[in-house]
Amino acid sequence: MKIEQKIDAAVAPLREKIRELELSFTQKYPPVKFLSEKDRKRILITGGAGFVGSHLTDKLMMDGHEVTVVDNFFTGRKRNVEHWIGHENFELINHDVVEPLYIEVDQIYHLASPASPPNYMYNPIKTLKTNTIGTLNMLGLAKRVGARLLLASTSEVYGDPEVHPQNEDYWGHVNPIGPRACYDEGKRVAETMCYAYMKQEGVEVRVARIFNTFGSRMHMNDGRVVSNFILQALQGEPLTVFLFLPSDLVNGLVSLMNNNISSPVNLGNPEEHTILEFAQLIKSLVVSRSHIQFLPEAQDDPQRRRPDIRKAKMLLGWEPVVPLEEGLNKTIQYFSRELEHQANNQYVPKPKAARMKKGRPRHN
Ligand SMILES: O=C(O)[C@H]1O[C@H](OP(=O)(O)OP(=O)(O)OC[C@H]2O[C@@H](n3ccc(=O)[nH]c3=O)[C@H](O)[C@@H]2O)[C@H](O)[C@@H](O)[C@@H]1O
Repeated sequence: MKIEQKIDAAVAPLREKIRELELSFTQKYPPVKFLSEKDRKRILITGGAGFVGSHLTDKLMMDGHEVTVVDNFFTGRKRNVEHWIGHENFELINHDVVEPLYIEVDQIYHLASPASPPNYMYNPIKTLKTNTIGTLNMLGLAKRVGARLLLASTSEVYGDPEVHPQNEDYWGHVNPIGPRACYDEGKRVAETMCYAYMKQEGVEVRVARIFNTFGSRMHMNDGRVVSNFILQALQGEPLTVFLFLPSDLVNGLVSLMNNNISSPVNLGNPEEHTILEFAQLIKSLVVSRSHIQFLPEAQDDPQRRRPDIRKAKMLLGWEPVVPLEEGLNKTIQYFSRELEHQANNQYVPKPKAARMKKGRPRHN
């Protein structure tokens, strides 16, 4: 045998091994559609490693777009998007939107902000900066590159509403100096900025007012009703007494982004439950022996909130479709796995502080 043949024979199994490894590497990603250059968009998702952002990342990646996730990992987690790391259409940037960002994109989903009361109240000034300076920076970016920006606004802009249900024309009832103001007013001024950039600079904007959402990848220490109830029921603790799912929400956001409605649109589930009904439902789904406990309410806590979604239905043909119990069961499964993880001491999910301050208690 010639020397070349010998080398070839020796190298052949190695080549085969490399091919196998390459295949296993490319096959580890969820399936992604192929989009032509014309249809493929470069999409920035701020807060893309968070609870809602990571579900949106999944959808847009699977639809075949190029997705850049920007997150400062205050409440977002790398784990939520780790299944895309290394994919040629995916990029993860550890960046705080309070600092300017210069990249080239076609669409911006601006979701970056802590969203649950314990998280956004932990550092109210940081929450204000994120929603004001952060939104200004993203609008500046949108203006520079001619991108369309969708702001993830919130039902909190309605405050503790005096009308029921709330449609998009309601101006809200917000205490500007209360404990929730950093988030409520932050989002209100973020909306104001969107329309100022639209009118003055011609930036294309979309504003989704999102109502309470729950589901997998929601933080266990989120502090909102569903996560609290499930956690307490699973751990046999007392339940300290409407919602919809990330898949429904993500479809609503994408539909709004690609529609021509620039005025605010409510996205939420109009099916209303009392907190007590909800506690009882979760208790029975978890098959928990927890008892339900009544505590004094928190300051400025909205008494009742229900979205009027006629606008989304009429203009986007959108409404939530996932049944409540199905969503709850999925979330319960996700939290059970997270608790197991914790018990095994492998990973303890906790919101990370943007900046630790001496002597300031952590909220969890
Ligand atoms: O102060 C003012 O008088 C001006 O403020 C803004 O203009 P400017 O501050 O130049 O900033 P924008 O281009 O609107 O961008 C806002 C911010 O976004 C940030 N940015 C901009 C572009 C970009 O690609 N990325 C990015 O993060 C910058 O930090 C910038 O401060 C307004 O657009 C002007 O109309 C106004 O006259």
